[in-house]
Amino acid sequence: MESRFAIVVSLLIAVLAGYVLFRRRSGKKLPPGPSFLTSNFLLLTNPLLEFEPVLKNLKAKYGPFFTLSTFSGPAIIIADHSLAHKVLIQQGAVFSDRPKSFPMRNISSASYGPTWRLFRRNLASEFMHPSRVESYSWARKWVLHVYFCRIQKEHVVSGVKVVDHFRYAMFCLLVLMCFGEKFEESRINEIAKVQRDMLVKVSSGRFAMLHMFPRLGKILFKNRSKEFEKLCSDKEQVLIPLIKSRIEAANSEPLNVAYVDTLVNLQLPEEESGNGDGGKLSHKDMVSMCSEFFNSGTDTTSTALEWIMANLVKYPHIQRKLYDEITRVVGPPPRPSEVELESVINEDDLKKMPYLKAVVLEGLRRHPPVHFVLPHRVRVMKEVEVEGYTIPQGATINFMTGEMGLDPEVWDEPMEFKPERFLVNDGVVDITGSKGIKMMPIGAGRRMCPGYDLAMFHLEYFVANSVWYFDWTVPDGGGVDLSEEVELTVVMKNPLRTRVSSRAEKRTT
Ligand code: HEM
Repeated sequence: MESRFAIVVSLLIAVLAGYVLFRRRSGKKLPPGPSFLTSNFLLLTNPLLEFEPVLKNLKAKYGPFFTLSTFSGPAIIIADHSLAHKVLIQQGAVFSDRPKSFPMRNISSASYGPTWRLFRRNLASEFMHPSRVESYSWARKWVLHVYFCRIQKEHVVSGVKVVDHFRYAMFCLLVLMCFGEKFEESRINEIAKVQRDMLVKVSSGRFAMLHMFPRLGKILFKNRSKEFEKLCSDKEQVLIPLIKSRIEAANSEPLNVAYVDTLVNLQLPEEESGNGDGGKLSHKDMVSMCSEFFNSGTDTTSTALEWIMANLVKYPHIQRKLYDEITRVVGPPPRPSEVELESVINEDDLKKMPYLKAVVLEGLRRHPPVHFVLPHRVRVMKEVEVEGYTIPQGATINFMTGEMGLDPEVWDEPMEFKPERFLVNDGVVDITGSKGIKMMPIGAGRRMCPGYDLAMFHLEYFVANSVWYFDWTVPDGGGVDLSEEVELTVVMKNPLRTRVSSRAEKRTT
């Protein structure tokens, strides 16, 4: 009932807003696209998570630069890499704002300005400084040990379904970096559950109306509004006690610097500091920041890891080449039980493995965990001209990043998994887009993913150690199916099932 009501109200608003926009926009040349009614019809009849095929059809019809005229304003879509470079790098300051969303404080939803800069600098330069990341090497080793135990315990003829273990490992690691201490499994699962419950509902678009029209939405969609509040409160009930206890512990003893510690010291810019806490973040703000830290860094990284390992299972010659590179640098593999000792491939070893880096980059190109960036918004108070078209003030912009990495104009045999394409002469490949965009799995420009270095490092660390310790093979009667499905990220439709056998034990038998 509520959803039918939502559709009727949305249609009415669409028609009304369409009329207003039409009047306002007359004489302006937007990039081409479907009519106002068609755009809104497409939006209302296709679930948000299944919208990519619709956009692919529109791209085929209108080209790689088109407009959807939605009731909340024009949404511009760009699927061309050189245009993405013009917009995100050459005119970065103009296109780096975000549309208004739920009233919460974090990096990804902050408007382009001093607060965003403060939060982002804190994460990227302060918390993720290489020396800080290095100080967590004990944590990575512990998580690797937990992950090895889990995959070895799950001895199934049809193979281990590894993605659950990847997800758990990444979650453990980020929870540890966030709060600075190890938690038991039940606590980690509890945090994962409140995070996931919220994320699943938000990304399905269930609360979209609430954040587009906060006041009206609260009245018209009472049940959804209550549901949203309940999810927020569940999350706060789990995270606030952990934040408080971390703050107390950090006051009394010197520990590893955790993400929460860096948040405590932040001083909000003057225009934002009127929250009664003297410009400090409240506990609720910290929940939002920690939540973002988990949401951005766990599913993305574990999904990428699954795709990379799937290709290594599917193409044993690539796995073999990688294994050879690894043993050239660190010698023959130890037994999995030795992971608790010193026997892990560490940060310095990883730097000597160019083929490993190429495998990870090829994984991100061929199977980017997300096929769009977060919506951007034109920041300036007036419209902008791009390629002879007008992009009006306040328009949202997104990029078909999944398409860009597979463009046959840019990539030779784009559907093939060929890590060698990333082995360039000086061994350095820039995927940040500053010199030119060929793919953008992590975005590009000012809003580019600030966790990129950490994500790359975690991917290299887990891929290298997994392949060093274990031989990854297709179970009897099994196979590797690379079909995709959209969940929170773009995952394997048929999750990877693989046999993992200790290489050291194989050598001695
Ligand atoms: C393979 C792993 C990852 C992928 C593929 C990925 C991808 C992305 C993408 C596509 C964006 C949107 C960029 C834009 O809007 O233009 C983004 C933003 C962001 N990512 Fe990541 N990410 C990954 C890992 C991480 C990690 C490990 C963290 C932190 C722990 C993180 C934190 C963030 C944050 C805070 C933003 C918002 C940036 C802003 O608005 O300024 N990400 N990421």
